Amino acid sequence: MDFLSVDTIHHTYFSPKTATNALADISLVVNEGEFISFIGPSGCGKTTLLSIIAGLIKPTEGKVLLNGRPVSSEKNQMGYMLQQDYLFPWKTIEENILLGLKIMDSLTEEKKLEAYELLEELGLKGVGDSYPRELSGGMRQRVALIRTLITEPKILLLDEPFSALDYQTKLKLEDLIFTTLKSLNKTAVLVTHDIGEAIAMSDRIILFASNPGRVHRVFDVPHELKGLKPFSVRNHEAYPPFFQNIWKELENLESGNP
Ligand SMILES: Nc1ncnc2c1ncn2[C@@H]1O[C@H](COP(=O)(O)OP(=O)(O)OP(=O)(O)O)[C@@H](O)[C@H]1O
Repeated sequence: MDFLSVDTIHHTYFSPKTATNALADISLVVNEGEFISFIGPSGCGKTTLLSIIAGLIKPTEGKVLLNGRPVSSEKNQMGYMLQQDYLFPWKTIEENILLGLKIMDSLTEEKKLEAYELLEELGLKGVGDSYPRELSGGMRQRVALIRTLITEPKILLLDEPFSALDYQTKLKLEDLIFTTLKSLNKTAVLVTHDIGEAIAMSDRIILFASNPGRVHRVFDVPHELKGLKPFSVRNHEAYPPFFQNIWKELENLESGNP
């Protein structure tokens, strides 16, 4: 059985005066433990599809199945990580991380211990009693990742989680998050505008075309690059030609010349 199956999704946003055909005929399968990225021109429907996968938007047509069952935003199947960390400024880092579990009434001593282990693994030892304002942007994004992972989602949905960070922090965080997700065999879907980031993190890259949003091409990341840490991917000889390949396709799409 397919792990995650996106089956013939069409989505139109209706407003009193207009109808925006955001997605047309999207089908794809994501395997357990796989990391895929969505790239494409602005407005091609990447975030809409991510929200449909999360069960936050009901598509006009089609369905999303997880292990053969319709996805639900309520069963804690999906973990979301966004550009902004959305940590509560008046709560400590520990309280922020454990809030979701507390709300779901599933906070245990083991989970508290796990939170502290993850803080240590992600280089944040000793910040449990600090407040978000005392941490850098990169540190806060790592806390946001821990807050997402601690609820044990089946799939992580990452909507441009590095785009607000400076370049150096972003590269370091890509490495750290990649290693953490691989060690936990997590399935992840990343939306990004950065082709390099998509190559460095993913097993497969889905390039979307717009008006309406649809799958234009699927790129398998070359096997020499798979499993390497993102920083090493960018320095591998197979990286530049693969980057060029995707870049050219994207440029053609943006110039309306597919
Ligand atoms: N709530 C909404 N109501 C109406 N139209 C919407 C809504 N959200 C998105 N759209 C439209 O649907 C299309 C797809 O938008 P979406 O945000 O999913 O694209 P995107 O690829 O994520 O864009 P970007 O790369 O700029 O973030 C766009 O034409 C957008 O204007």
